[in-house]
Amino acid sequence: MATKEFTYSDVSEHATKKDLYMVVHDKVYNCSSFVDEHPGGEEVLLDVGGQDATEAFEDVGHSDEAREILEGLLVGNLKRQDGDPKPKSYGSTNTSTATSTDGATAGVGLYAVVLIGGALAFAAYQYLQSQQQSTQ
Ligand code: HEM
Repeated sequence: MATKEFTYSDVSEHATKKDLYMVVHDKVYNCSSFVDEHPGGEEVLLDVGGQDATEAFEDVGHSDEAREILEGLLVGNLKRQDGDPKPKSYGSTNTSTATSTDGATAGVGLYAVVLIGGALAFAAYQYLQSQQQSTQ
C-alpha cells in the first residue's frame, strides 16, 4: 500500500478538498482526512494540493507531532520524471536524513554549550585552587 508509486501527474489529479494529495520529500500523502483538522487552516493545504509541498511544509517548521501525522497519511512514493517541477530548496532524494538534520544540528550546538561550560567551570576551579595555595 505505502509502496505505491505515483508520478507527478498522478498526484496533480488529486487537488480537491475531498481528494487531496501532496508531495513532501518525494513521498506522496493523502491529506483529505486532515484538511479540516489542520491547525494552520485548510486554505494552505488546498493551495499546495496536487503539488510538491516540501518547501511550504518545511518553511513553517512543523513539529515532530506534525511529522508523525504526516507519516500516517502516506500513500506512496513519488516517481520523478523528466520535466517534473523540481523540489525547491530542501533536496530531493534522501528523505529520512532530511527530517533529522535539524535535530542533529541542535544536538551538536547543545554539546558545544555543555563542553564550553564545563571547560569554564574547570578553569575557574583551577584558578580558585591556585589562589588558595598562594595564600597558604
Ligand atoms: C499534510 C501535511 C501537513 C500536516 C500533517 C500539518 C500539520 C500541522 C500541525 C500538527 C500543526 C500544529 C503545529 C505543529 O505541530 O507544528 C500545523 C501548523 C501549521 N501548519 Fe501545517 N501541516 C501540514 C502541511 C502544511 C502546509 C503545506 C502548510 C503551508 C504553508 C502548513 C502551514 C501551517 C501553519 C502556518 C501552521 C501554524 C498554525 C498556527 O500555529 O497558527 N502546514 N500543521
